[in-house]
Amino acid sequence: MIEAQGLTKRYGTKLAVDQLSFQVRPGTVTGFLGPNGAGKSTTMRMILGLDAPTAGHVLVNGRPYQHLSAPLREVGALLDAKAMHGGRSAYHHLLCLAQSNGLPSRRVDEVLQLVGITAVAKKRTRGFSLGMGQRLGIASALLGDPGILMFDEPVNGLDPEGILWIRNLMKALAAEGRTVFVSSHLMSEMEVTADHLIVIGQGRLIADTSMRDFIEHNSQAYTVVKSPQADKLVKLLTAKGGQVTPEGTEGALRVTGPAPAAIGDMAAEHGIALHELSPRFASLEEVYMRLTQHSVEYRAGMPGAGMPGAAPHNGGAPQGWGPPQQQGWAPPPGQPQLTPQAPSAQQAPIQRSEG
Ligand SMILES: Nc1ncnc2c1ncn2[C@@H]1O[C@H](COP(=O)(O)OP(=O)(O)OP(=O)(O)O)[C@@H](O)[C@H]1O
Repeated sequence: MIEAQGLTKRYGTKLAVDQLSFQVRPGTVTGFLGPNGAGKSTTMRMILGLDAPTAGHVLVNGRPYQHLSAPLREVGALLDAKAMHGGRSAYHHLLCLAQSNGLPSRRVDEVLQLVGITAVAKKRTRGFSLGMGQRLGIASALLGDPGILMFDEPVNGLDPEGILWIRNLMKALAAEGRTVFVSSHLMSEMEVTADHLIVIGQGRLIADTSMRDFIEHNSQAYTVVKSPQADKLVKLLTAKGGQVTPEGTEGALRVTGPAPAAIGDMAAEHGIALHELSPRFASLEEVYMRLTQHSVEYRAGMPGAGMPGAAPHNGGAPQGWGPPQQQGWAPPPGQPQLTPQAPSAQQAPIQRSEG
């Protein structure tokens, strides 16, 4: 278990982490999300005692990291895959770590095998690809067979097979009852890996909740509809107060407001054929983009367009099927919307719920 209380870090005038309080619990994969510069790495460094908090504290298994008698046996971390001696082989890198932490050398062979780099174990790490370096970093984290694992962007540089492997590894580690805390900017990957989310922006807590609640409570349900008589259907739906926007490039419609059954009934009543009627929630990426849009520090421009990701803010209230609201679900960035949506002010964090 990791417990942060009022955790704060200031670098000169920069408030990198601002009174963060959260718990990372065993038995689940907890995703740590936030835009570039949000304070994720700083938080992870403070957990590992590599940076001292300006205020507040963080405990690992009930104690500050510095007070752990055998840290590698309690916490394994991958923060920077390049942080290794390039002149040493992977085997010797791990052996040094094992010896300095009182771990048996057979453990080196075990973790090399576990991460799949036994064949290159005697090669100097200087020549390692990014993906091989990541695997070696993960091997280092696993070396002490710790109950807590922290990974900062673990899938960086991994090929699809490697990404699948790390996903399954993290799930398996959590299923064994370990605490798994992982940061990533790959939302599609987080969506299928993490059970719980801690989201921060500009150092502050934005959400601490289950993946399911994060998505379901922060996006209005919608329906994807396909019909060869789309024009007629759009007229009927908008006349009934539905909000309709294009969905993808295949002529599908995204309908917000009426529930799928109501859309189907309406189509049947008017003799309109439907080729698809699928209830949907927003993806993690869509919800994340919307909730963090006011916290993005580093934003690239788009040729001939406004700011990217500028979907409107929703206010965070649970939203199911129903009439579109002024602050309701908005189409993903880049898609037209029919109803103007108002941005909201800074909101309170979305707090933990079990799920
Ligand atoms: N040693 C430091 N000295 C000064 N400022 C720092 C230092 N480390 C981090 N910062 C600043 O603190 C803020 C948080 O940085 P941090 O690296 O923790 O963010 P992050 O969420 O991990 O970002 P990314 O997703 O880009 O890795 C940033 O504005 C960063 O520039």
